[in-house]
Parts: sequence; C-alpha cells; structure tokens
Amino acid sequence: MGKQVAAVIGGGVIGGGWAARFLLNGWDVQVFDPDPQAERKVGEVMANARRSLPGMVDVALPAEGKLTFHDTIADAVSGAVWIQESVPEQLATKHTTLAEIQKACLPDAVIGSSTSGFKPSELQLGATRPEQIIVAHPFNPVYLLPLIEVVPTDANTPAFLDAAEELLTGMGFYPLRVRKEIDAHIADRFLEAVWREALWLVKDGVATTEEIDNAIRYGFGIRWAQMGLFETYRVAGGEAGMKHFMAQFGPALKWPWTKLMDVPEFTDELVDLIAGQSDAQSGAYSIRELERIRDTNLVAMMRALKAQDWGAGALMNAQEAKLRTASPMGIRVDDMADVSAPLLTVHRAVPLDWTDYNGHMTEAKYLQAFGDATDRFMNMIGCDAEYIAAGGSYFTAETHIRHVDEVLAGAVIEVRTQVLAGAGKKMHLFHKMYEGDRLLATGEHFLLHVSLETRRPSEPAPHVAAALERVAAAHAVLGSPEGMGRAVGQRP
Ligand SMILES: NC(=O)C1=CN([C@@H]2O[C@H](COP(=O)(O)OP(=O)(O)OC[C@H]3O[C@@H](n4cnc5c(N)ncnc54)[C@H](O)[C@@H]3O)[C@@H](O)[C@H]2O)C=CC1
Ligand SMILES: C[N+](C)(C)CC(=O)CC(=O)[O-]
Repeated sequence: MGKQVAAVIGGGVIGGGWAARFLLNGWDVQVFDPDPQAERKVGEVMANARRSLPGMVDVALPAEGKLTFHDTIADAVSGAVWIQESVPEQLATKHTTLAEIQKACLPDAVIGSSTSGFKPSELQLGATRPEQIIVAHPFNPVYLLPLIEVVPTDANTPAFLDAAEELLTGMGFYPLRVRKEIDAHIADRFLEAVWREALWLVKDGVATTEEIDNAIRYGFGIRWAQMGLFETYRVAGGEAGMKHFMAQFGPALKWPWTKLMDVPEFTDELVDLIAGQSDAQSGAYSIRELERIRDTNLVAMMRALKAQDWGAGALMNAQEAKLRTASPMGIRVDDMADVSAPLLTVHRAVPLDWTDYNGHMTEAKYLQAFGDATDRFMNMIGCDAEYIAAGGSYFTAETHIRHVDEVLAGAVIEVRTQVLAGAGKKMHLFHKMYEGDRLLATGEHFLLHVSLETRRPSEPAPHVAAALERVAAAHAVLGSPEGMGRAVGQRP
C-alpha cells in the first residue's frame, strides 16, 4: 500500500502542528500557504515535533512521510484522503478556501476544519458537497495532544464519520464526537470562560498574569490533566461523592464568585497591562524556547500517565500495542523460520525524559533499553506474562554496559540481541544498540532461570528451553562479538 496523503491548507501554528502529526505517523503531507515564510515556520514546528513526539511511546512510529509545499490549493489537495483547513478564523476566508478545496479534491476525502468556534453547518453553507466537511478541532501542540473535537451535522453520514475517526485514531488522536453543534464546541466554551474570568482578575488588579498561571499550575491544572473536572469534583465530595459535592458547592454558583457573563473591553490600557505583565513573566524566553519547555513537560506528564495506564496515557498504551503487533518484535521465535542473525529486540525513539544535562541519553536509560531488550527476548522465547504468572522467570545476575557513542532525544534506536549461550538455567546475552549503522552501546548480560515460588534457580519449561537453545545454536556461528567479556578500563 502506498503512503496515505494529507493536505494541510494554512501552515501556521495549527497547520504546522497537523503537518508534523501526519508526517511523524508516516503520511505524506502537501502544504499550501501563501506566506513566503511558511516553509521555514513549518520546518521549525517539525524540529520541535521530531524531538518530542516519537519518543512518547515505547515503540517506533512508522517511517516519516514526505513534506512538500505547493503553489495552489488544487495542487496541494491532489490525491489527499484527508484535507485539513487551518486558515485564519474568519468565516469568509474559510468559505473561499473550502470552495477551492472542493473544486479539486477527491469527492470522498475528509475535509476537516481546525476552526475553534464556527459550527460545521456554517462551514458547509453553500458547499458543493457538504457531506465531506466536518469540524476537526485540535489542541496546540497538535503533534502531542490527543484530543480532536469532531463536530458533524446531519449531512455527514455515520459511515463517513467512523472512517474519519479511524484515521485520527491511527495517528494516536482521541476523537471526541460532539453530539450537538454549538459555537466553540466543548473545550473552547470552557477555555473561553476561564480566560474571561482571568482577564477580569488582571483588569481589577486582583492578580497578575503570573499569579493566575501559578494558581493553575501549582494546583487544579495538575488535577485536571489526569481526571478532568467531574471526576475530580466527585472525589472532592468525599465518601458521599458527587451529590454531596453539588449540595455543598452548588449554591456558590449564585454567589458573586464569578463574572463569567461579561467580557472586559479590550482597551489599549488593558492590552498593555496584560502584554506588559506577560513580558515580565515570560519575556526572557523566545516563543520557540517556550514551546520546547512546554513540550518537554507535556511529554514527561503524558509518560507518567502512560506508566499508570490512565487517561491520555492509557490511550498511548493502546496505540503502542497496535504498533507493536505490526512490528517484527511482536513475533515469537517459534514462528520465525530463520533466527540466524541477531534478533531485533528494541525499536523506538529516545524520549525527551531519557536525556540529561549533557543534552544526550543518560546512562541509566542505556540499562533501561537493554533491560527492555532482555524482556522482549524473554517474551520471544515464550517467557511471557502468562509464563511468569505461572511462576517461572529469569533474573539478571551480571551486566556490563559499554557506552560507545552518544545519542540525542528523538533519534530512532534499535537493539539487536545475540545469544552467546543458552542452555539449562543459563542465558548469556549480548545486546548491541544502534542509531542506523552507528553503534551506540553494547550490553552483556548473564541471567539465570528461577522459580518465583522458591526464588532459587530452576530449569525452564521445555518450550522455553527449546526456543532458547535453538537461537543459541543458530548464533554460535556468529562468533564472539567485539567487546565480549571486557573488563572496566581495559583498552580496546
Ligand atoms: N492557535 C491556536 O491555539 C488554535 C487555533 N485553532 C484554529 O486553527 C486555525 C488557524 O489558526 P492558527 O494556526 O492559530 O493561525 P495562524 O495565524 O498561526 O496561521 C494561519 C495560516 O494561514 C495562512 N493563510 C492565510 N490565508 C490563507 C489562505 N487563504 N489559504 C491558505 N493559507 C492561508 C497564513 O499565512 C498562516 O500561516 C483557526 O481556525 C483557529 O481558530 C485551533 C486550535 C488552537
Ligand atoms: C485560543 N483558542 C480558542 C484558539 C484555543 C483553541 O482553539 C484550542 C487550544 O489549543 O487551546
């Protein structure tokens, strides 16, 4: 199957983010944007995305797609099965753009609009084929955050929407289908209310921009990232739960706690006040630096949720399981005709939170990668979760790692595993870590099969022993790898 093709119309903050998400999930992307700076801007977004997205999951994403820039919308949409409109938030501009797209695009392609506020019925007005236009509202940075609000009208068939959502899911997105079209969909209704209230707090001199941000990031912002609003409030109701919470705090909604219905007028004075406070708060960083700080934090938070298999982290685990099944690492030794070459046991990108103050992968993570390679190899010979639950496993008795060359966040690494010896209780592995052809590190590990009941060495089950012995026999002809049995400090 050839690569899937997406068109991105408008390559600013959001279009650039969409382009990165498509490309890093293996799609080819065709961009149209009249701004002569568009190629540079999309390139900078791509650089940030390459550094942060690929390492968010623990298995490699598909090979990056091809990015091209086009002089006309007709050229850009040619052959595209998904067209994402991300032009400025003006209805007239959206209408002209959608009309041009529809003149040249495939009649069954999905045309998603990134609009933050317009309803899909407004976008479909006067369209040649309203049935192919939906709102697909993303969140910045589009290459990291999973949510897409999918807002349809009755013109869009359920089959069309299901197919669109499947394409989004394939890129790690979480499509949230909005039941009823409404100005600003779900999330922006909410964000606008919070923003309005914050503007009042600054205008009335109650808080500075920095104090408001601190009130969010030291408190409820962290809570929201993992449980949202209602689940958090349910817990806040104590043992009596949601009903008690509503009885206690419901009346406060009618107290003068909020000014939500009014918007302060954007006088020059208010704009200068807010922009000045924002400069004082964050002006020491460029926007690109702030983006990188934001991305590093987001990746760390999402990987923490991944470890808990919760919320956005559970979504990433589901995507990873699909990617793993499609990779050669999902195959058992018993199902492989040829095991004569070292086996691929890790194929992933280096996550941002694996790097250190020297700007490269930190030493502890080499052990993690080699530990993951050993786990994967165990799985491949049949020492899987079921086998371990039944009481058999391997314990590592000795490890020797050599750091040969450095590697940076976002780089795709592979570990290939040679079995030096594998008989009875003993398993002696030699892992080599590469970025492309470049050797980064080696890891030599000696393991013993144990009974998890007695915690003592024990013979592996016959099927595990047979698979291990088969690979060991096939690898015997490879000879001793360079660096095997090396002592610390020994010269090469
Ligand atoms: N910035 C944000 O936080 C979010 C914005 N959105 C929505 O995404 C859309 C785009 O917003 P941003 O990317 O923030 O704006 P932006 O100003 O960063 O980018 C808009 C891009 O469209 C290009 N453009 C202008 N006229 C065009 C035309 N006729 N054809 C093709 N390209 C054209 C501009 O050169 C620019 O590169 C809007 O509908 C906005 O509401 C959605 C989610 C978040
Ligand atoms: C400010 N905004 C309305 C453009 C925000 C969005 O639409 C979503 C986001 O990324 O916060």
